[in-house]
Amino acid sequence: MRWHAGRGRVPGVEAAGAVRTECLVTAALELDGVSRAFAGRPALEGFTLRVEPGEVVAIIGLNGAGKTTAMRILVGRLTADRGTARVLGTDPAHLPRAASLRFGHVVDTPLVYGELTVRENLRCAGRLHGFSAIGAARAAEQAMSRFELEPWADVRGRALSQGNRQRVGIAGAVLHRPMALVLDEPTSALDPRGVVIVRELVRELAVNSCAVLVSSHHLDEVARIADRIAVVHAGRVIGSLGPGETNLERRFFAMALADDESRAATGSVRDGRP
Ligand SMILES: Nc1ncnc2c1ncn2[C@@H]1O[C@H](COP(=O)(O)OP(=O)(O)OP(=O)(O)O)[C@@H](O)[C@H]1O
Repeated sequence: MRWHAGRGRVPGVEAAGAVRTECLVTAALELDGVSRAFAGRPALEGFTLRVEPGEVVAIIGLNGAGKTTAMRILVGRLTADRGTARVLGTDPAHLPRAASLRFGHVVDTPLVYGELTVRENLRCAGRLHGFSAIGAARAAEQAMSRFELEPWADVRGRALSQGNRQRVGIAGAVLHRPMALVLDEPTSALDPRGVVIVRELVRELAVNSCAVLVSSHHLDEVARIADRIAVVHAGRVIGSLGPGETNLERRFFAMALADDESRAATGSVRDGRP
């Protein structure tokens, strides 16, 4: 069953043996006019972004632009002060089990238990994503192979290098083949081989109708992975760039500068911004 943009059916997690469910969706991942402040200081102001099934959208922005805050709202870790967040058509703060079984994310620290080995961590992730014990064991072996983690299969999470922890975290977030995926700077600690593994995996998931939102500071990497690049600045999406465009870096800075100038002209520059 394919997953269609617009109102349509959401496929079940067959590998997990879950019952197929139907629900109405508008976009796989959606933030609509979302605002959020911390101690009165705005982090997001009217942040709007949609990711359709089969689409990979990258968000780029300067430090403090609001990328992680937007992702935290999408994964239900923060609530919006205003506006709407939707994941697979539902409120991420109250995600029903059927939707959570189709959702994967790594935002902030990868979920890797220090006391468990890599194999145990991945089996645990499989169980959390609805697999039977046998299914989780099989999925863990496949994930270790895919992420080239076999040499560390019996190493405890606390003894892993930062890059291998990131591999385990991402492997655990995708081993159930999600239909919506949120990854915050997924390649920040990865070696070149790990970067390729994540890139190929993201593209493969998208081919199978998964909607992927990924943040990064590396324009070169983003250009290779994304269908669309959303530029985040001062808590909003201020425009988009095509991954095939030339001079991405120069265009990114030009957009941010133009936004600053326009906000300064209208007196709406964010309070307290450096
Ligand atoms: N828990 C919090 N308490 C107070 N302020 C916060 C909190 N989380 C984020 N902020 C503020 O919100 C703004 C946006 O932060 P956010 O982490 O979303 O930016 P970012 O684009 O992900 O930055 P970076 O590229 O540095 O990771 C910043 O000014 C940050 O200081």
